Amino acid sequence: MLKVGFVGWRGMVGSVLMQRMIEDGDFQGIEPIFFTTSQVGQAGPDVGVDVPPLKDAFDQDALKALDVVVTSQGGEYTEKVYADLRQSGWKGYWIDAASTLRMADDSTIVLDPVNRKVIDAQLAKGAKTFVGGNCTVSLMLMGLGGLFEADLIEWMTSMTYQAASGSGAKHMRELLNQMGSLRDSVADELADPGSAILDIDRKVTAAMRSGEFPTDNFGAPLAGSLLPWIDKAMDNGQSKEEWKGSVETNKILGLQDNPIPIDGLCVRIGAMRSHSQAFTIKLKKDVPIDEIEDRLARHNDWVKVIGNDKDATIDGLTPAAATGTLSVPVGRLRKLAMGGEYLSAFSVGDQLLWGAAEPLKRMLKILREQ
Ligand SMILES: NC(=O)C1=CN([C@@H]2O[C@H](COP(=O)(O)OP(=O)(O)OC[C@H]3O[C@@H](n4cnc5c(N)ncnc54)[C@H](OP(=O)(O)O)[C@@H]3O)[C@@H](O)[C@H]2O)C=CC1
Ligand SMILES: N[C@@H](CC(=O)OP(=O)(O)O)C(=O)O
Repeated sequence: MLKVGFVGWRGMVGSVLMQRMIEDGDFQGIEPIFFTTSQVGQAGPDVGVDVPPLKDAFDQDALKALDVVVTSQGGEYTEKVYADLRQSGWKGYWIDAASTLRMADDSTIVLDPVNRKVIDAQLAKGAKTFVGGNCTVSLMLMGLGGLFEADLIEWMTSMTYQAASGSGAKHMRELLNQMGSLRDSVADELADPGSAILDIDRKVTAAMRSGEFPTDNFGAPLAGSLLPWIDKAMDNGQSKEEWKGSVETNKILGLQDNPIPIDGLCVRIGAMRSHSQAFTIKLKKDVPIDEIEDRLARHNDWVKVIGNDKDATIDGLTPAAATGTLSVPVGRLRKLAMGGEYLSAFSVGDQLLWGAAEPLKRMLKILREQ
């Protein structure tokens, strides 16, 4: 039986991973061992099988006894533990949600509905380190996989609308507090149907700009506003989130030697946990829309093509519709005014499911099936 250590299981990504593994009976047939950086010796979670008390996530000997480590503890943890563990001669599998190891030569970015062949080839070569992709990248590939698979994309842009959860649990709470503050600042006016909307707007804007507005985590108002920068700056003017769009996509697809140009702007908006993206795609040839829809729909079991009409779009192509589901709706499919080779598309997806936990869960399953 595979001995599988879980680190980061009680965090936001880890909790979603636990929930999905319990739902699918994934704890049966493995020996799960739970680790912590702060609660050593306490009882482990109830996952339907007996588990020992929590072990110290920094205990190299305990880690060395494992066949597989699954971590969603974050990049800082990976940096502290991974290199020493490998240097000690440990040959187990490391499955990680953090970005730290993604671009390392000996690691594989996992998104098996899109790159199962790459994963299998890496396993056959003896690869031991498997990392989940950036959430916007994974969701983009789940949505547009049919076009990549048919090698139809010459270049593309992705303009993102990313949810608060991508920054972590505290940010989700802060977004809600910001929303509450805005509403509270005009409670009396809202109760009076005769009050002037421009007065309401003035008061809301003043509340948003006041020193009391809760911005400790985002550093600026998000509710009622947006933030067109995510993550650190790169030297070329891109944000790191924008940089990942190209390098990770091409690595996932195994196209590092002949990469598809992908670029865009990444923007944080006031959604809770589903990321959206608007794409402009330059196709290699003028492919009819019905063929495009067919290729997209057939690529994997989770993509859902939404007809390009208003009712279907506002019903099915929103964070409110996608959150908490594994569906990746893709819609607004139409040729742009620039010509038949220019396609627009819009996708939405839960960034904690396909964007974080699901690829790790499935990678563990692939290892078990070997
Ligand atoms: N958020 C996201 O969208 C994505 C995150 N990731 C990666 O996953 C990593 C973890 O992210 P995320 O899950 O958001 O991080 P969290 O902050 O939710 O959890 C990380 C760790 O914090 C500790 N912790 C301390 N207090 C609490 C508490 N009250 N409740 C739960 N955990 C607590 C836990 O470790 P302990 O038990 O040891 O104390 C937990 O494992 C990120 O750093 C990133 O590398 C990857 C893709 C997307
Ligand atoms: N950066 C993403 C979330 C995330 O954790 O990404 P990564 O796994 O690439 O660090 C966001 O803010 O929405």
